[in-house]
Amino acid sequence: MISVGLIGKTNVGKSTFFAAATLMDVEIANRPFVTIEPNVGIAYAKKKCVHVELGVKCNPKNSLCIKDFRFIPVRLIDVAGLIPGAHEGRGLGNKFLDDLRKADVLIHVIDASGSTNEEGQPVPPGSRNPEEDLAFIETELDEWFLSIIKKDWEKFARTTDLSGKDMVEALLSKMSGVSVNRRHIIKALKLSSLENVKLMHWGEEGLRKFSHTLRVVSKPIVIAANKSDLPVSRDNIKRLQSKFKHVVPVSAESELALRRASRSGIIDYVPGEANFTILKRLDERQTKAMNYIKTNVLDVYGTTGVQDALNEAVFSALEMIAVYPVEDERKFTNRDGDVLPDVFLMEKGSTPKDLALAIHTDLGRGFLYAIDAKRRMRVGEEYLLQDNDVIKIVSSTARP
Ligand SMILES: Nc1nc2c(ncn2[C@@H]2O[C@H](COP(=O)(O)OP(=O)(O)OP(=O)(O)O)[C@@H](O)[C@H]2O)c(=O)[nH]1
Repeated sequence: MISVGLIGKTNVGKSTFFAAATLMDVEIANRPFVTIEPNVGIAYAKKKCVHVELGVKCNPKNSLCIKDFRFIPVRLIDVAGLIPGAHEGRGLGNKFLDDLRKADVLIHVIDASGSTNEEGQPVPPGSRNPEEDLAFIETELDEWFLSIIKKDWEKFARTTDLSGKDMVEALLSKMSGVSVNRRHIIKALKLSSLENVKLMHWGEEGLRKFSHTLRVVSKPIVIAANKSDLPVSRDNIKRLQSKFKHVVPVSAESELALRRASRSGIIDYVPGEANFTILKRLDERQTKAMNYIKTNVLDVYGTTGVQDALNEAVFSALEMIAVYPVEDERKFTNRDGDVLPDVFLMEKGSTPKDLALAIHTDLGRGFLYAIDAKRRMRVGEEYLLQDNDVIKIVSSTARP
């Protein structure tokens, strides 16, 4: 399962974002086993379900389908303690590093209204430039990556160069502490033009360049520009969007209110949608709250942004695609007759064999070929999976 790390300083609305993102009024019946720690919750990436395109009714098992949208579970980790100087042990020390290590992508919640200072204390709205909060996080992460790569570097570089070992393999095992994969290493080497330079010749500059690039490639950051409902946020958000990638206007408090109201049956609301329907007579306070959300958030930005931030992390920053494995390619079912039961998030560029391996190692090991159920066509190991593909795996090793 994809892990999304939630970072941000105190008082910007990180807890509100976490509460909103993990509150769904439908539970998955047989959710794949996940160890839930206090700071871990299940959130969802959302996309149109492929059942619409296929004209069938689905029977989701590992995900949810609400009003034609598939909600695909992701692990949301609340990474506490990322404050300036954290890499030197300030704050919670290294506990946050462990949480960060597990994250495939980060959502950085910032206060777009500029009403919290660098320590997270309230200041008059608009008096702080939220951009200042972006730089320190990047510095912290860069320093962390650099400290890992620098450890015993001289010896590592010499041994690897002289033994003729594969550079990618060696760097992969060296950086295993930050959970990077082979693709990240290859990309970072290329982007920092070091793929043909002996490790011994990298020098301080090369090390910095490589560890920074590796961090950017392996821990992409989505910026959740929170408190979008406050008018003072609007210009800040525009400026942030013109300067940085993956900036999503968010009102975590509005999303939390909508999900709570939906859970208690007051409104009908699908997370991430632009509208909600009032189901019951609202009291004065509720009417005021709903009007506020509509006028200050939905009418201005289209959505509250919580779901968009999760989607941006999964589908844009990580470039994941959704693939539906089935056992019967004609009926799109598993062996129990459930239609389109599961959906897997796969990296762009994955093959049917990668999908087989993601389902079960044995299935992958015995991979023979796959059938693209939509086109009713046999595809081989070289086929690149497409978003919304429905795939049957044919393997010599039966599933247990
Ligand atoms: N206007 C506005 N206020 C918000 C929004 N989201 C959160 N807040 C407020 O911001 C304050 C901080 O929210 P929290 O979620 O507790 O912030 P946090 O970053 O988790 O802070 P800590 O738990 O102290 O680390 C609270 O008063 C929230 O009500 C929002 O979308 N709009």
